[in-house]
Amino acid sequence: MGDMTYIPLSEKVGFIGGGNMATAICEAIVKKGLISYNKVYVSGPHLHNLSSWKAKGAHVTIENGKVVEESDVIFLAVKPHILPIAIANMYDTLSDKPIKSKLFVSILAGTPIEQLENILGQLEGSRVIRAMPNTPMLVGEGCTVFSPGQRATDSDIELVHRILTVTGVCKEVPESLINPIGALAGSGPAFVYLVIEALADGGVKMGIPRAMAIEFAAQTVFGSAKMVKDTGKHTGQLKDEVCSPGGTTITGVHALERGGVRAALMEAIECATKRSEELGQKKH
Ligand SMILES: NC(=O)C1=CN([C@@H]2O[C@H](COP(=O)(O)OP(=O)(O)OC[C@H]3O[C@@H](n4cnc5c(N)ncnc54)[C@H](OP(=O)(O)O)[C@@H]3O)[C@@H](O)[C@H]2O)C=CC1
Ligand SMILES: O=C(O)[C@@H]1CCC=N1
Repeated sequence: MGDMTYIPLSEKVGFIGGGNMATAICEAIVKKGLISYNKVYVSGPHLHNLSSWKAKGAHVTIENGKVVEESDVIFLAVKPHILPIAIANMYDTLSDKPIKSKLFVSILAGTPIEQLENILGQLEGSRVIRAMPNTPMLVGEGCTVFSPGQRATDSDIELVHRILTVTGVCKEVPESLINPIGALAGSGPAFVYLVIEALADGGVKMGIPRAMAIEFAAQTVFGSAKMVKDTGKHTGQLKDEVCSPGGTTITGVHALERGGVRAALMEAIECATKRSEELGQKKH
């Protein structure tokens, strides 16, 4: 992807909720030249929390309906338990004038397409696509999946793919995979930051200065990920290539196995997936 820029969208893009993930999506697509902030509409309950959007030139409002009226594609980017409140505000603040049909892209963890289609059904012609992004898109290395709802058209799918593909890897998947991939890739960055931090802590314990330990832990994770992606070799083979017989690495690997690191990471994905399912069933 590099520094490539893309043909700008003719569509205006809205965000209901202007928090961490909405900011990451918007920054990512602005950086790639897909849109400029003056074609972005964003809403939230506290205008002062939208000041960074305003400073960049986006249109900000406390009325979710206004974002819907002004935008062609609207990202739903509130926390899952806030959705009913946000949608009630949307219906309350829509003006009486007829609006053309809209495409909604939900990034909410857990919330199924069927629930989204029901809740948005009062808005005639509304179409839904459910997506699961992750924050590394801020640096052009995102990982997003999406599933179209029943009423989404081919051109909706094309548009969402066009938007999300500039932010990193983007694939269409069956909805049944969204929760597991949300756990692996959506939550995954937090798991990896924790691993990087722990590696650095180990380095600091052994006398490496903190800044250097963080830099080297991050670069080691980055380089190892690139080896997996670029060589196509099995991860077990790559591991074996680092482990000299009777050497340092296998001694460290033994310590990790003793600590149950594989089981812990597998369990993290299982638990996060189950939590998504709970969020979808409104067990907040
Ligand atoms: N963060 C991540 O890495 C990822 C998050 N997601 C999903 O993205 C969604 C947002 O998460 P995230 O950005 O982290 O959360 P944030 O808390 O950072 O953002 C949520 C935003 O919603 C706003 N908000 C609250 N109430 C309303 C309302 N009634 N109407 C409109 N906006 C409202 C909040 O405004 P205020 O602060 O002023 O109350 C806040 O800016 C979640 O559903 C999450 O599951 C998906 C993938 C990854
Ligand atoms: O923690 C969460 O619920 C959200 C979804 C994926 C990443 N953050």
